[in-house]
Amino acid sequence: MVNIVHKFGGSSLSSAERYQAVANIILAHTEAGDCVVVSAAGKTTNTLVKLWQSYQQSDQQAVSDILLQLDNHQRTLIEQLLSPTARYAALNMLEQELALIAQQAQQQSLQEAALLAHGEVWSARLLATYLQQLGLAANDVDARQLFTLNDGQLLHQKNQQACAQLISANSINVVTGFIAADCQANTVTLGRNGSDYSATLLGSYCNAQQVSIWTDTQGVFSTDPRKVKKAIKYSKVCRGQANLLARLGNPVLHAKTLSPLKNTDIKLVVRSSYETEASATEIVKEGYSKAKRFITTLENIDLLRIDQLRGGEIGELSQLIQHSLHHFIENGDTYLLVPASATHQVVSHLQGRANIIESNLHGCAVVAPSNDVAQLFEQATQVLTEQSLTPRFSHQDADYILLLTDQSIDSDVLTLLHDKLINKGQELAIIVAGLGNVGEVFIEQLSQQLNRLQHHFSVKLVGLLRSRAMLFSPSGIALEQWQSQWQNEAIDYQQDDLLTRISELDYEHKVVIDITASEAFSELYPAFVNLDCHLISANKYAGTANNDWYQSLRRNLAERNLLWRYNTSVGAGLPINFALADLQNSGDSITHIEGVFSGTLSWLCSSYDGSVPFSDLVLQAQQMGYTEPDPREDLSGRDMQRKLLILARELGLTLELDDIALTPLMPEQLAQGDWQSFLDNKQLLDDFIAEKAADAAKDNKVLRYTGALTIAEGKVTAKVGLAYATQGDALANLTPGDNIFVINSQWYSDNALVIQGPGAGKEVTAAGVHSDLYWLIQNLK
Ligand SMILES: Nc1ncnc2c1ncn2[C@@H]1O[C@H](COP(=O)(O)OP(=O)(O)O)[C@@H](O)[C@H]1O
Ligand SMILES: N[C@@H](CC(=O)OP(=O)(O)O)C(=O)O
Repeated sequence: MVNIVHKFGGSSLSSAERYQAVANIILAHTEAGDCVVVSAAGKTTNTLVKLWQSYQQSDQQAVSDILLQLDNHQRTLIEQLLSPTARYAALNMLEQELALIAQQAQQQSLQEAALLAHGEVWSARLLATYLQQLGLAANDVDARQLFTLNDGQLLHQKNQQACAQLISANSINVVTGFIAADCQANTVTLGRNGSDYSATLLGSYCNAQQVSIWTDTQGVFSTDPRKVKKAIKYSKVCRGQANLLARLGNPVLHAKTLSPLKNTDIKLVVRSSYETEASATEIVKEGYSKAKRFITTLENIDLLRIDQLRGGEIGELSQLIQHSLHHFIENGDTYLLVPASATHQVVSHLQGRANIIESNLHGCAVVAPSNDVAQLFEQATQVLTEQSLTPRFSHQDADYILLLTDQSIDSDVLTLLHDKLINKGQELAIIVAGLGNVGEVFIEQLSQQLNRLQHHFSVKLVGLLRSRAMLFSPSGIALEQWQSQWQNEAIDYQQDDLLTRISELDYEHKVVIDITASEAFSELYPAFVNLDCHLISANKYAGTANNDWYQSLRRNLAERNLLWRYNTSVGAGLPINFALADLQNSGDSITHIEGVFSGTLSWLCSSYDGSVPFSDLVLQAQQMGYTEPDPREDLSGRDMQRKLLILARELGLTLELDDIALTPLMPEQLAQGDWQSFLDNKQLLDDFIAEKAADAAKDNKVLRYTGALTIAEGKVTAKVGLAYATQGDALANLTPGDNIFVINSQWYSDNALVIQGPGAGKEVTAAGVHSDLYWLIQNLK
């Protein structure tokens, strides 16, 4: 039984390495009986089209040059992929086929469709042989045996039977995309880009559960992600909008792709063969996802007005020119957008009923929810006019607009259009993990913040997580009643449940706000990034994880245009990360950061004057809830070590935690054993501190526990431990409990820049998380 039909386009088969990557995907994602539909490798079909054109122009020289080019390309792939025996047979076959093409060209008997079909035949044969070489049961299937058309109409019953007979249940079926046969067994093609259609056809004939279109982008975006960096990947797109985009010439899906799926439950996904871990776009039935906004560009098209267009004629024309066609009605007249290269064919086919209104135009179409269309029409026209691209022709339809211009829409203009048109009306889904003191205050503050944020974005809280239970409501949790909703609806969850819920969210943007102190939760960050979530962390673990993991997370975030804020992981709400980023962005270079980054240690050191034993202060702090449950966690200095590492990485340094020297604020013996043994030996701590304080006092200094990072002549030193602060200095004057950051830089060399204030506390920390959220939203706009 066919479970999944996979389709790999030319972009996924552009080199031997890509074939290998595709084989790995097949190894991981297919079972015996599944189908793999392939297109011609890279741009082979374009080359074959050029060959056909040269043949028609009787340009013998060009024909042989192109044949040589094809030979080289295929030969390289075969030589790089196949073992000597298989290689010999494959090269032999290729040689014979190319010789036949050359002979037919000479004898003037070349057939266009049969010529173009070679690209797909070569891909299927090579991939199947390569898979066999890897030990997989695989066979290549020529789709001309599967799909028959009569007068352009598919013979469904016959095709279904052919699929039942020829698709093997015991091996991987590598099927040629793009091609079919007519009743006389002549080759016909399904139109440029038509392998997507082959895949869904096969899926419907074989009753598959899913069709996966693997391509070179991660799914369907708001616009071409190669042209606009901030293009948004949509997790769900309705069939209607996908179809419209395809008809408007967008290459990500072929225009007929969706038709075989009508009245079926076959799932259709578009995903990346380059980044297999990345989340995909699912093309869902109408009503299963909200309508989105898209911009697609058009190049080199002519606008034709057609008199008396007959039913089915568009299908015939697109079959004739091998290209999708879009038509619309404006003021009662029917217009057709035709690739300029095919206008001649269309005009002659329509025998006097086609009038060329405008030629060689470019432009764009904006697909959008119908309520937005009128407003978008005005905005798009304005942007284009401001860019001196006043539309030559425009059309406003129920669910899209069309603007045709003289010059093409380059990346810069497309980015402008995208900024102005697409980034409005978007929604941000918030998932908050950690509902302790800070988490609860964050949610309380969120209801007030929401009004302010709504001016920029529609923001919804959709998920709340504790370590074992979660409340998930894709349409939004009512902030005023979250606690009662939690009581009634929170459910136990495993990691996979959480990831599935996030993957199903139908929002343009998602952010996971981690207010936990859990290392295990931070380990999920790469999975969140694969699901296109932005991150906000108060949690310090990800920022201080080993450098390889950390750098790979950063890379993945950057590749997906995702943002990560973690200001509250150091100094709670104090704007230390902002300040460091700002200084560096303005050209300054930081030479030294020193300070107290722990509210607990700040309170202990600043409160100590020798009148009360230090251990009493520790117990007092514990009772007031200032310390970790076991205060030795604070006294160990590890928390400050982590914070200093986060600051160091903020400066672009690639330190590891162990590169920061650490001396705890207690004698070594006290770190061992349970809490009772600490209490039994607390005198050791008191003696240790008293001795250090006396030592400091000799020079009129006081005890502080500090972190310090120095960059001098390219050398970095970092340490956390006891320091003696000179009376009157900022560090010595610290209000108990406050954090302080003393920053020296090129510009702040003699007189340091000092940031000081409460470095802990639920209100300020929650407010700091809000500041990160606000920053995120500003940057998404
Ligand atoms: N909205 C969009 N979303 C995704 N890709 C798009 C979009 N608009 C244009 N593209 C382009 O479509 C290309 C994928 O189509 P195509 O090259 O035909 O793939 P394949 O060879 O896999 O069939 C991408 O490389 C991308 O540049
Ligand atoms: N090879 C054909 C069919 C196709 O679908 O290709 P791709 O999957 O690379 O868009 C073409 O280039 O039109």
